[in-house]
Order: sequence, then structure tokens, then C-alpha cells
Amino acid sequence: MLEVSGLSHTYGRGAKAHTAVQDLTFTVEAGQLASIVGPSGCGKSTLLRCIAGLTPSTEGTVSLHGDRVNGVPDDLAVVFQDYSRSLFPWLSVQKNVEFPLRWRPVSRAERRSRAAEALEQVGLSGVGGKYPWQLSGGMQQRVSIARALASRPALLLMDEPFASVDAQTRFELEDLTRRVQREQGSTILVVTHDIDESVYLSDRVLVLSKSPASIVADLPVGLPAERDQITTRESAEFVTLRGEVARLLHGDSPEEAATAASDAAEWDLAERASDITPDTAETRS
Ligand SMILES: Nc1ncnc2c1ncn2[C@@H]1O[C@H](COP(=O)(O)OP(=O)(O)OP(=O)(O)O)[C@@H](O)[C@H]1O
Repeated sequence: MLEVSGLSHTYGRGAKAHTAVQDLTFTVEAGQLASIVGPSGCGKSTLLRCIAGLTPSTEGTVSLHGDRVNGVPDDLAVVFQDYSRSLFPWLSVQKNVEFPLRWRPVSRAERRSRAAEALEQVGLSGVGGKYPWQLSGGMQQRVSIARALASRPALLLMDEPFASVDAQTRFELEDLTRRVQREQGSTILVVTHDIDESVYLSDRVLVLSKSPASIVADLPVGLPAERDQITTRESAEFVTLRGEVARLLHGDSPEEAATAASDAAEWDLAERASDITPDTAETRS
């Protein structure tokens, strides 16, 4: 679905040149939910902007189902972190969701029904007549997601989509994203700086280095498709992967990170098991 090949982007020229991403190569298969995690300022947003065709690459190519990306592709949508700047306050929620469809060969009736369907998918049926500023932050971000879904994109890019909402809403939106991805078979690429989120959300985590961003590791997430904010985050697989990503971001080599994370997870499980002895069980009761 998506092929990024030898991608580099340098801002400015000469003495002021700053390379934000360097020689990135990876692919994302159709129907996959991949996340990109990396240290602050490493070049995550630059990478996403290059994939979206918003920023031209200095070197390398981006292709979406085989076609080279030179501008924003029609079948691509982006959800940004800052919902308050991406929704139009003077348009109703329904009109905001319909907005991008105005440039598509879609009738007015079809625009309306697609927007209503997308709002229903994100749990916002019935709020189409309200204005964004009449909704909570979490609801506004749901509207942004509905707007992206209404255009039925082949690839959905999300740039720190849940960074501006509270922890509880963040969990709800993570589960919403996973549900939508499974229901629609969407291909989604999420940029986040949150290690736990990258593991919980994804089928696969791409870990980036410090600036200029290069790929340090490409980790498959072997968690079951059905995930739960409490039990999944307590599972050995989750704890191991979270530790591995944290160590990679800290600068450990992939081999060191994998070994140390699996040792730590085993130790953690043994600790938890030893905590539940007949004595402690009796004390607790
Ligand atoms: N328009 C620009 N002009 C010049 N430099 C830029 C521009 N946009 C970003 N940069 C620089 O490129 C580097 C990567 O920025 P980018 O926003 O892609 O990183 P990021 O990983 O998304 O950061 P964060 O995690 O803090 O959101 C930073 O050093 C930043 O200052």
C-alpha cells in the first residue's frame, strides 16, 4: 500500500541546512495499523508530511499503491493533534465532516449520508447540528476522525492524534481507532511519542532514532487483535514490548533492548507470581 524508499528531508540550505529525516525505507501493507515512535524533534511530523505530499522530499520517494506521491493524494486523509485548529468553528459538525467531499465527485445527498455514517462510526450520531466549540475536546477529535473517515481514504495518517486529550478520552480514542481499523480494514499510520500507545494501538512499531530520524527497529506486535486497556497493558507481551521500545529510544542496540526487555518481563512475572502465596492470599482475605 505504502512504500517509502530512501526518503530524506532537509530544511533550509547551506550553513542553515537541517536534515530532519535521513534515508528512511519501509513499507506498510494494506490493512495494517503501524505506529512510528521516536524522541521529540526527531522528525516524525516531517516524515508524515512527506508521506502526505504536504512537504516534498529532498531525496527518495513515497509511493501509494504504486503511484509516486507528488502532491496530496486524493485517497489519503490526515488527522492532526490540534483539533481546535483543524475544524472550522463557523461550520456545523455535519458540514465540517462533509467539507473535504466537496472536492470529490460526490452528490450532495451522498455527502450527507457519508458524513452521518462517519459520525455514527465515531459515536457522535445526533451532534451533526452542533458547532465544534459546543463539544468537548475528545468529541472534537472524534469529529476530526469522522471527517477523515468520510472520505474513505486508502491510507489514514494520524499525527499525535490523542496528545491533546485527557488520559481517559485517549484510551477511548485508541479503542475507537482499533475498532474502525478492523471494521473497515483501513491502513493506518500513527505518529506518537507515547511508547505505551505505540504498542497498544499497533500491529507493528517503527522506532526512530534521534534527529535526523532513521529507523532503529521495526517490531511486530504479537498482541491479540482484541485488546483491552487494562488486561492487555498488564500482559507479558505488552510489558516486554514496551520495555524494548523504551530501551531502543534510550539508545540500546536492538539485541541489548530485546534481551533486557524479555529478562525484565520474566522477572516482573516471577515477582507477581511470588506475591500471590498462600500467606498473602490469606492476609488479603
Ligand atoms: N518548517 C521547518 N523549517 C525548519 N526546520 C524545521 C521545520 N519543521 C521542523 N523543523 C525541524 O526539523 C526537526 C524535526 O521536526 P519534526 O516536527 O518533524 O519532529 P517531531 O519528531 O515531529 O517533533 P515532536 O515530537 O516534538 O512533535 C526539528 O529539529 C525541527 O526544528
